[in-house]
Amino acid sequence: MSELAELKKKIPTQVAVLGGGSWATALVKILSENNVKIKWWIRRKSDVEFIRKYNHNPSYLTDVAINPRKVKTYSKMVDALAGVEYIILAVPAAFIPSTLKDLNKKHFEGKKVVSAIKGMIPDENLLVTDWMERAFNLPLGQTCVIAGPCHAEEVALEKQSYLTIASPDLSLAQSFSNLLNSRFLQAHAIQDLYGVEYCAVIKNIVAMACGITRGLGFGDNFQAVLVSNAMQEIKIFLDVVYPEKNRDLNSSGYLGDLLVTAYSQFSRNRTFGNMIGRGYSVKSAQIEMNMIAEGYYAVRSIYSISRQHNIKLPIIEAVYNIVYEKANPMLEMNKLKGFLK
Ligand SMILES: NC(=O)c1ccc[n+]([C@@H]2O[C@H](COP(=O)([O-])OP(=O)(O)OC[C@H]3O[C@@H](n4cnc5c(N)ncnc54)[C@H](O)[C@@H]3O)[C@@H](O)[C@H]2O)c1
Ligand SMILES: O=P(O)(O)OC[C@H](O)CO
Repeated sequence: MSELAELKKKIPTQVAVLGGGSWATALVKILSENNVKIKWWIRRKSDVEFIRKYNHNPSYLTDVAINPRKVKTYSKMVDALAGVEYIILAVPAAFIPSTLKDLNKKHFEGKKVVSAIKGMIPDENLLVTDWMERAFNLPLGQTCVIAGPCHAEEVALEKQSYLTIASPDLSLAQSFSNLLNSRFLQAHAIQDLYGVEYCAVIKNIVAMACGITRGLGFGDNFQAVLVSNAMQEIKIFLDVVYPEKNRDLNSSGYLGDLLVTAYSQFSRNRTFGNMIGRGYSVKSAQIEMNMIAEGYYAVRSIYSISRQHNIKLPIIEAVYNIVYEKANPMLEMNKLKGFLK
């Protein structure tokens, strides 16, 4: 290896992280412990000031220690983007257009964009990477997504976890995986960007359905059938909307993520659904959570896309009816019983 290459290898990679929620905080922990230099943009000025003073996020994963030598916090986004190699998007999808409204394509030139988001841009019904391509002319090959079963709370506790990094450019996915690998985290690279991105979006809706049934008093037997039927709905959707013959839906980036979200105590989407099942209104459940259940926005987009393609997805439809049409949750689940097998 040449001297210059050796030197380059020693210079820490610079990464901007946009977002101050649980997943952003967990990613900052993983990367900064791997000697990556983080420029962390957070929306609330008071949070930025708190982290600078106390080295902890005051609002999410408050126990995680932030290393000030590796992590600098910013409230002006363009300052956080200057000079970085990667930009990680970790803001819920619904807020992406407003969060990035002052940026233009120049801010992304020569940079790789990593979406850590598992949601859709509402109204436009677009995946985040698709939206980024249209909004900033960002080539898909410059983009990757972080997928796989990984709750931020477990990362904070250093529980063994696995991630799937997807990009049409496998070498980009591999390079980014290398930044994440650690003693408690293994990342692996694949190429099916839209496939894992759609699957991550739909599994959130399924987790809401699981929460609703739990809140209504259904048991484990019903939930197991619900989840296995949901996997078939994911397959039907992907085979029509984004077919790919080498996709392995049984792998952890797809099925694994569905299972963890459907069953974990940490799932925002499951918790949100559970409140609906117990009789909360959508508004009161959202206010009580202080976290974002992406499935709430996603179900409208996925329902709309499935109608455009003439695909019948009974579980998605039931959640859509409950959340957006004010349908009675028990009546919807009773209707669903007839479709499950
Ligand atoms: N938390 C996890 O375990 C986890 C794991 C994998 C992926 N993700 C994904 O990461 C993304 C971020 O979710 P999270 O779990 O970090 O969020 P969170 O629910 O922990 O926190 C909410 C986030 O939304 C932001 N927010 C709230 N209102 C806003 C507004 N009006 N404008 C802009 N931002 C606003 C908050 O600042 C905060 O960053 C989501 O797409 C989620 O699906 C989360
Ligand atoms: O807490 P949830 O429901 O947003 O899910 C978080 C992650 O996507 C799990 O992999």
